[in-house]
Amino acid sequence: MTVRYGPVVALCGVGAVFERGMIHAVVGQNGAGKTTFARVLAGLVRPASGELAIDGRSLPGGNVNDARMAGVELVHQSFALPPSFTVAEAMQFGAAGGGMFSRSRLEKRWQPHLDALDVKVQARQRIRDLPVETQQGVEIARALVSDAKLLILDEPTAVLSPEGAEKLFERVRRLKERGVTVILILHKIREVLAIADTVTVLRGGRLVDGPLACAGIDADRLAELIIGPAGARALNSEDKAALTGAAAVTHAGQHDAPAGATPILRMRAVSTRPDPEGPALEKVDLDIRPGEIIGVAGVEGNGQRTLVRAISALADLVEGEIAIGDSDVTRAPLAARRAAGLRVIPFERNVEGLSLTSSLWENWSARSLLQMPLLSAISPVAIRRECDTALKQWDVRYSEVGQRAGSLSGGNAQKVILSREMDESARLILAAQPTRGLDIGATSFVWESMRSARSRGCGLLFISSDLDEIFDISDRVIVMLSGRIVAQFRPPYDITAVGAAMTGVLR
Ligand SMILES: Nc1ncnc2c1ncn2[C@@H]1O[C@H](COP(=O)(O)OP(=O)(O)OP(=O)(O)O)[C@@H](O)[C@H]1O
Repeated sequence: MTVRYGPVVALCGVGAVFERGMIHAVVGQNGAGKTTFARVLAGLVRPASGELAIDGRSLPGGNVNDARMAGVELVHQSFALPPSFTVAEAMQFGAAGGGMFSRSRLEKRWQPHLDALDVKVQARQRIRDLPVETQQGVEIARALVSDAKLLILDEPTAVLSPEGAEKLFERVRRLKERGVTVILILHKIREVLAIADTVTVLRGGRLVDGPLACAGIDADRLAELIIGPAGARALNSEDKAALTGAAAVTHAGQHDAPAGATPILRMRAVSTRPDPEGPALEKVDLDIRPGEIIGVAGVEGNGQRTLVRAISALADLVEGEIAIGDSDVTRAPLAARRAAGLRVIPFERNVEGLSLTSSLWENWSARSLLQMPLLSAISPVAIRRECDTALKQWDVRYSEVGQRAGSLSGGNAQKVILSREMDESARLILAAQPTRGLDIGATSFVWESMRSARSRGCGLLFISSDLDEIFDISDRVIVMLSGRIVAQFRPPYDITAVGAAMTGVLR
């Protein structure tokens, strides 16, 4: 199979055979061609050349209806359910053969289907009111409405907490028992080894190897196949353990921030109103010193988003004070906070972080627009050049800085935000899930960039649901529960104690 997008060759002569009734993982670096591969199978992209057969039947390719008739369903990387729909309406939307149904008939029609797949939801609930795991469950249920034989999930765990990922895997195992063949696009090696029967590795649009039986491959070997032997050698042992899940990460080497310096962030008794994105903050006290990385651990939905929003002037404060360096910014707008050195890598990169219809250089230059007086001179030529240099430094795969951000692969889009927000003038970086959706090479590059920002004297707040990476790079770890900071830890970290604090078990 070969696929081209204009001058870009996204897949080049890739051939593979996937056995029926198994769980197959497809892995590879950002831009390796994984999504393109999934889109070819689902008939969304017509290959320039190649052959495709499903269940022994040859398909011409490039036709969604043909693929669906053959039993192929794809659940996309970013969900496509309309937020204002009820679950029943969303399910009906995916079903073949329309017809007019009353709301209650729709609900009666779809509730048993949802129950049978163990998606814990009422068919009358609105999509926008559901937690992300449940939305994904509905997406999968919808994909299975038409009795799919081959279900493809494109990076299904990128939006999930570890608990959510475990639930998804349970669901996938049950589908396998029912005879459905599943192809999962994944980044995390430990997830591949936990769920898949086989793994196939793509790099730069080519097949590196696979499908290989997961039973016969270990984490180190898989890392090497994904990033190449040189990339794997360049990883230090704690990073490698955090990337592959091969050993417990406790963070042996302690790094102490210079004592006595004015904190770069000081929050005193900050409480907010309940926020659309999570519980209200309750009397949060937090200091981040220059040269310090504070990891935020916590089950998702315990105020991590509100914390980021409060520091970025988006949440409504009821009481308390926030200072960045020497400036009291409690009532200052985001622009003033950015001018004081605040940078934000937001949770939802496609919604808050990038304008997908704007060019790369426009997205990249948004930071100067956000920080400089409106009428200061901006030279597009200079910005394009700077943007080009910054994106190359981050190894973003793109053709030219004028291309739309929406045409980048998911991981490359994330890198555009990182290159913009982790610049030399940053003094306080809020990094919310900065490695989600990134391949293991890019992930270790983000960790290195965070460490080098720290050695430049930056303070960093690092939010992740992956405890291995939190332990690997944080100098201190705080735990959030119901909008409060309930515990604080220093290395070497004790995973049992952190886990207990996250779930509210007092020790
Ligand atoms: N619509 C498009 N127009 C132009 N180029 C595209 C388009 N979609 C993808 N590409 C390019 O094709 C290549 C493969 O992209 P693809 O999305 O398949 O990678 P991926 O392995 O899924 O990456 P990621 O892990 O970052 O999601 C990339 O270089 C990407 O920039």
